[in-house]
Order: sequence, then structure tokens, then C-alpha cells
Amino acid sequence: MNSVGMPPDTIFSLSSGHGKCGVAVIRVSGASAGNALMKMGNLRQLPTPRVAVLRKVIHPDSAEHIDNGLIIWFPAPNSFTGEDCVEFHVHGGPAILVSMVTALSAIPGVRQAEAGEFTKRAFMNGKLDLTEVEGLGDLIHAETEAQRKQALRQMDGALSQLYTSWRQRIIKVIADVEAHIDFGEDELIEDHILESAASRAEEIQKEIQIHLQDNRQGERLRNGVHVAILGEPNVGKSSLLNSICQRPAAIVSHIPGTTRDIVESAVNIGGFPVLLSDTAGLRDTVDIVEKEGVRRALNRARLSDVKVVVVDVQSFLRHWKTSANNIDSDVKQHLGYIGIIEDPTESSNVNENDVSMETDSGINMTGHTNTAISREKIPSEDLQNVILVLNKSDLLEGRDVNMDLPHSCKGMDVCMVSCKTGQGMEAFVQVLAEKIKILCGGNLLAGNPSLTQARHRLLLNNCVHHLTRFSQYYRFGDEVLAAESLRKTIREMGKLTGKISTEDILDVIFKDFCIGK
Ligand SMILES: Nc1nc2c(c(=O)[nH]1)N(C=O)[C@@H](CNc1ccc(C(=O)N[C@@H](CCC(=O)O)C(=O)O)cc1)CN2
Ligand SMILES: Nc1nc2c(ncn2[C@@H]2O[C@H](COP(=O)(O)OP(=O)(O)OP(=O)(O)O)[C@@H](O)[C@H]2O)c(=O)[nH]1
Repeated sequence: MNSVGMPPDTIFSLSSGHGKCGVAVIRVSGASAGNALMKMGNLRQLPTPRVAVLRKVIHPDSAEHIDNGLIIWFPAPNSFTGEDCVEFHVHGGPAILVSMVTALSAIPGVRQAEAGEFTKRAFMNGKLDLTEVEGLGDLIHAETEAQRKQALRQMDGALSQLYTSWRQRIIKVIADVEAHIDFGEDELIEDHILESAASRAEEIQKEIQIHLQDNRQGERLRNGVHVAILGEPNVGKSSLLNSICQRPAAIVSHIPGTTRDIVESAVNIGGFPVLLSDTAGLRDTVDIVEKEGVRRALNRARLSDVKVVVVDVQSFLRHWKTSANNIDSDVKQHLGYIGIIEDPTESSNVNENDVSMETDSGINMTGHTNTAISREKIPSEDLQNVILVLNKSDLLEGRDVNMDLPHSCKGMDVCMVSCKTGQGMEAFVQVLAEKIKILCGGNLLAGNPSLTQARHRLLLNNCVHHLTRFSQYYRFGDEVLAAESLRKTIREMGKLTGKISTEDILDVIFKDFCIGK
């Protein structure tokens, strides 16, 4: 029944993809589904539930033969939506589908479904809770193996179980606290019951906090890991992007400063979704368009999960050799020069006005350059998500060809590659894949399921807030306000799974669903 006491409309939709295909599935859900089945399948009684029957499918009024198809009957409540459901499996031709729409629309009380309406009914009828609905939505949108696994686990109720169990445990805590309020004088309700209730609430609060401190793994896997390719002009950043995504996504040229705007490419690296960004070469410039490009590059660096810093290996080695083979301090100094990290040596022994470094492209990077682009630097101790790529290894000559570079320095991985010959690319992609995997939580099926949405984070933060208030009131001896904080916690938990739902929450969740789902 809907809000005015009427049974909901019967809805139908194409549930398979659009375009010509072997078989198309049209789903019908609601009280008139059985009527549609008998009329269009030319049957006098409903077939055995959940057994496909091959029938001539006809128009309900004109009896025009539309197609031959399989029909399946799912009587309520044992269907996806919990309502009476029928599926017509017909051939996937456009004219057949148009005839099916016309035929179904001719049945009284039947109309086309809106996006997400089948799943919304499954939710309303208690077949799925909100986290499971979100998991189903993510499963349909999953583009990589790891996304599919995380979404499937959520659709199968992993988050639902976790959140429901917290909610149930808090409900028991409330029962004890309220019993103490109501019958506190009674000797049967002893103080230790209240103490135990408070410590159980604190335990749940800790569990929620641990769940929240997940380094955003689940959200990262859901939304994609952001990888920014950074470095001076002409070092081969665009070439590296093109090598990773195996298509000419970004323009490559020998002219320094070719890339101005950010060029994005979505790729699948080791089963994980990655959004790669090629950025403008970092240098000081009077060109206002390029200046904006540099600003965007540094901004993207700040927002990215992994920074791939590309350096021309020849210029790097020249610089390295002149600084007494001290790779640790030299790499840092180099990154400091191009404004990627805070160079600890920079402030102490380098005067920002007289730093000067000749780069391969012949650009003189001055101290002014350094300060101009250094606003977004990352702290030098936070290098585990930086990969230093020494590019153009094909141009190395003599002893340098067989030179042993450390694989890492100060927690930062170092890879030598040639975008031109492909040398070292496999090893570099492996290093990148490993970082991405760690950022997404490594083994997805181990331990508690990850939180996957900002919506969950917001509500769980509210829970932690109310549980903190609970502890404060409890310690203060105000049991009434303490119980009220617990009730507020329950309310937030109810919003997570949809035990409490409002039209606006539902609208946001179902807006990403497609028609037919
Ligand atoms: N043809 C077809 N394939 C499909 C779907 C569908 O609706 N139709 N699905 C649609 O998403 C997915 C499968 N999900 C489904 C989930 C529940 C029920 C269902 O009938 N549930 C009943 C009975 C459960 C049982 O017998 O175990 C229920 O929950 O009461 C059907 C499909 C993917 N494949
Ligand atoms: N020999 C050699 N040349 C390369 C290699 N990678 C890139 N190049 C060349 O270096 C030049 C610059 O390459 P890009 O990929 O455009 O460099 P970029 O860093 O994106 O340049 P900007 O857009 O100026 O920031 C081009 O002429 C490339 O063909 C390499 O591994 N070896």
C-alpha cells in the first residue's frame, strides 16, 4: 500500500541492456503482473512458479503475435521485489521491444518503471536493506575485479550485518540504562548493570572508530585511486601516461610545456580502478595559460593518492654525480627543486634567490621558481606513496647503462624506465600496482568489510559523537540525558541500514540506478 492506501502501480521495464541482442528480459512487478502474464502468454491459469515456459507472446487486446519467448512467474513474496513478478525473455530486437511496451501499457494499472524502482520496491518490502541496495548499485557499476568483490560482499549483507549488530547491541545497552532509570531504587537493578552497559557502549564506540580509521580504503576502491604524474617539462610524463593506458591519450612532443591542462585516463591496474592524471610540466613561467596549468598540476598532486614523479635520467645522474653520489639527499633535493616535496636542505643551506639548476630542457630553474611552485609540497617523511621514475633510460651511455640504482630511497620507490623502448615499464607498473592494492586495503575478503561511502562515514561519525556524549552524561550521573544520547545513536544507525529512511535519503541512493533495476 502507498501513502493513500492504494496498492502500488504495476511497473515494467527492459532489464537487459539496450540495443540489438540475443535475448531481452522484460520484468513486470506488482499486483497486475499475473494478469499480464496470462493475457500476453495466452494462458488460462498461472504457470508453475519459477519454471520457464515457452509461449507465443501476444498483444493483450488484438492477440497480435509479437514473438516467441520464455515466461517465468514469481508469485509474491518470493520474488526480487517481494511483489508478484513476471519475466518475459524475448528476442532482443528493437521492434519487438516497442511492441512489448505497447502491449504491456495496454493492461490496466501497468506503467513503465522509473530508474531504480524495482530495487526501491525490494527495499520497501524488506528484501534488501540500504547498504545492500548500495552494494547492488556498486556491483552494477563495478568495472574491475576488486570493485566487483567489494560490492558483492556488501550486496550479500556484510556491512548490513556489522551495522545491524552494533545497533542491536546499543538497543540492549539502552534497555539496561532505562531499566536503571525506571527501577533504580529496586535492589534487583544493581549499579553494576549500569556500569556494564556503559562499558559495552564504549566498546562499540571503539569498534566504530576502528572501522572509521580505515584510511578510506573502501571509498578509494569504490571511486578509484588517484595517481598524478608530475615533473619538469619534457621529461616524458605524457609518454608515461600513454604507455600505461596503451593509447595516445595525451599529446607527446619535443616542445617543453606541451601539456597545459590535466589529461585524465581511467585504467584498470591489477584489478583496481585508477584515475591517472598527466599534468603540466612544473616550471616558472610568464605564460598565463601555462602558469594556470602548473597551479592545476600542483593542486592535483595534493589531491592524489599516489604521486609518480618523472625525471629525465640523464639530467638526474648529472646532478647526482656532482653531489658525491649521495642518492638519499640528492633525490630529495631534486624533488625539492621541482616543488614536489619539502626539501629539508632547502631552508637551511640554500638561499632561495641563488638556487640554480640546469635541466635537460635548458631551462634555468631559479630559487624564484622554487618558491613560486613550492606551496603544495608534501612533507618529505610522507614518501611511501611517491614513485620516482627515471625516464629515457635508452639514452644512457657507457657505464651508466649498467648502473645499479637503489630500488628505493627513504621509503620512496625508484624505477628506471624508457617510455620509448618499454624497458623497465613492467617493473614500474608492478610497483604502482602494489601501492594501489595497499591503498585499497589489500586482501578485500579478510577482516571486517570496508566502509564504502561518504554517507556511511557521516552517519558513523554522528554515532561516535553521540556515544561520546553518552559517556560524558553517564560519568556526570545524568542517566536521562545519557539514555537520550543512546537513542540518538540508534537513530543514526537506523539511517545507515534504512530502518529509518526519508524520501530524500532514498532519492539520493536510488538516483544512480538505471531503468530496469
Ligand atoms: N532472470 C533474472 N536474472 C537475474 C535477476 C532477475 O531478477 N531475473 N536478478 C535480479 O536482480 C539477479 C538475481 N537476483 C535475484 C534475487 C532474488 C530473487 C528472488 O526470486 N528472490 C526470492 C526467492 C529466493 C529463493 O528462492 O531463494 C525471495 O527473496 O523471496 C531473484 C533474483 C541477477 N539475475
Ligand atoms: N629517447 C627517449 N625519448 C623520450 C622518452 N620518453 C619521452 N621521450 C620524448 O621526450 C619528449 C617529451 O615527451 P613528453 O611525453 O611530451 O614529455 P612531458 O613531460 O609530458 O612534457 P610537457 O608536456 O612539456 O610537460 C618527446 O619528444 C618524447 O618523444 C624515452 O623514454 N626515451
